[in-house]
Amino acid sequence: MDHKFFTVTDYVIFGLLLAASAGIGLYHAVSGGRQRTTQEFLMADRSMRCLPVSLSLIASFQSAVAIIGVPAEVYTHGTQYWFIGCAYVLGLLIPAHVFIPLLYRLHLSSAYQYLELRFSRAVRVCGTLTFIFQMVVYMGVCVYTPAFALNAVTGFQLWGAVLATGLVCTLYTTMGGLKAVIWTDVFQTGVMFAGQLAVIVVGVQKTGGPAEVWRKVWEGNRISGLDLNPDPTERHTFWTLGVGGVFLMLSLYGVNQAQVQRYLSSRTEKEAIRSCYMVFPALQLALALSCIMGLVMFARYCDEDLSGRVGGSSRDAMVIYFVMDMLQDLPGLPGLFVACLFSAALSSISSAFNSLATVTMEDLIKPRFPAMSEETATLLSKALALSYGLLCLLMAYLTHLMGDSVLQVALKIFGMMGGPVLGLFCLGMFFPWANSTGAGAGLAAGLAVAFWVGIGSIVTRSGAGRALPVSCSAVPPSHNTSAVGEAALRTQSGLQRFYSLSYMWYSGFSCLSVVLVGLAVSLLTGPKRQEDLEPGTVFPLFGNVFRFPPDDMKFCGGDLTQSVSTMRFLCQTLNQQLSWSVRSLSFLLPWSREGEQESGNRKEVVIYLMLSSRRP
Ligand SMILES: O=C(O)CCCC[C@@H]1SC[C@@H]2NC(=O)N[C@@H]21
Ligand code: NA
Repeated sequence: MDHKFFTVTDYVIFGLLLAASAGIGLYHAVSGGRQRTTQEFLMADRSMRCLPVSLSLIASFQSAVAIIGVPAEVYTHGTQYWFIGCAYVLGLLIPAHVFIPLLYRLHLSSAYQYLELRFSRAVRVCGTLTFIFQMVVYMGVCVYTPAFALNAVTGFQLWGAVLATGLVCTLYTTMGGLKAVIWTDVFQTGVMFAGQLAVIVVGVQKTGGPAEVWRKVWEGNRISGLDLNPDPTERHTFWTLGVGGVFLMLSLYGVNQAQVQRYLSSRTEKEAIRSCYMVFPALQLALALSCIMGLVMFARYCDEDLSGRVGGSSRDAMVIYFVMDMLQDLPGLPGLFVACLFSAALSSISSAFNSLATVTMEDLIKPRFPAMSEETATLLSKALALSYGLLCLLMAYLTHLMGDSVLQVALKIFGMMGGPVLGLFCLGMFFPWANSTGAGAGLAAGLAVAFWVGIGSIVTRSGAGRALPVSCSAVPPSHNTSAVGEAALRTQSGLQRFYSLSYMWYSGFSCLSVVLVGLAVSLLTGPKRQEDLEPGTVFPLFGNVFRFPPDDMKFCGGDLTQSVSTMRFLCQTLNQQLSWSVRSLSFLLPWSREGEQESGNRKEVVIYLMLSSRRP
């Protein structure tokens, strides 16, 4: 493989990035309150404005994984992945108008304090531990990706870079707290966009201009149409990305501590909501840049066979080869792209460190040592940030074992652990009668199901998706492969199909499992009563439709009248839900506008009579 080497200029640019990041961290360590309280160290004194918060929100979950993984995905499978952008609409509107208001008004420091207010301390600890596990593994992927990719293609000092990055990151996170993390995120997001833009501009110019690039990607059928295939084992379709992606976004931008901490560090609730809105255009831009980079890469190499030139068949490493091939004779630009990769990684890792230190302090240590002094607590928070930093280097190695493309690994991690935690919050916020036994059982069921399908898919190597042929001329999809595909599907056993479930459904699937099991167990063990509910911990999503069951409602063993009252409660709830949906639908139907009142009532009356006819 012909190595691409770095000039001194490149190392200088990379060094400048690390120096600038460390400088911002140092500045916040010696300015403001000099990070002497946990309120400042962990919550930035709740003084942040929406612009830095929004850029920091993007940086948290836009790492080298997206910068390398998405172009590799588009190069291999086409632009179907771009439809995940549709999930950003609901994926940011719901956090802005459901999760942020509820969590902000509770004036929390950790998102998981909500779980104790709404359920119990045990549920809070389980939620926190799930989050910690998820973020530690994710940090490992974030450290591993740039180091592995650079090492596969260039003579870049692998462990030197990883250690330098890890140390600088730990340094400014430990000294400057959340303020330093947010402001370095702002700087690093800028470098990230600049690096990707440079590669695209140079890449298009070197591949014969935009028209030529478009012709090649069009003929190489890399421009995917709207794939409405409902098969949930199909890796990327509009449904898995546009709908399954909403659950993924909610688990990240709605209830993940790294993001919630940024909302809570905002000056006012309005600023937090505004920062959530500002994330939308920036996320779309980030998605567009990485998808276009994949298309340019395809146009550049579709008439060449790269397998001999890049170690192994890893498409991720190919992205770095492409970048170095484009930028090698422009001194400083390879360094800019390496700085872009490590900026993306640093901003995600530092967010993870800081949020891990916060929840460990707020959810696991402070409740057990309430008498701890402020300076001890702050010192301990810094020690935690350091220890988590070292732990993530260990996790970097484990990532090597997961084999999949790094994008798939990251999305599986979020699905397997983010989904169940999202389910826990939904159970608590939208179903007032859910109790802590139900919540615990729900979380356990959700995690069990998520790990079963996730590990099953890794062990049986299924769900990898079929790579499209790499060639510039239009290759008609050969019929025999589809026939073979159909035959394979027919012979797949139920369990094999379960393991082939698209990883984009992991979040939604595990979230719904938590809610369903949580509701069932809550009803069986005696639903929560209104008077036991902490005010402000329920979001009246369906109005009062899911109001409290009559307290004489019992299941399993209650006498006939009780089960009848149960039926009546369920009928009333169903009826209210139906009438609510009839009413909301009727205003959509223009012709029913004038008749809206009586038609709504008439339908409601019909439903009511139908349901209440069962009344004893
Ligand atoms: O880039 C990463 O570190 C993780 C992969 C992307 C995570 C999800 S995908 C939807 C949302 N958009 C992003 O840019 N990141 C998150
Ligand atoms: Na990042």
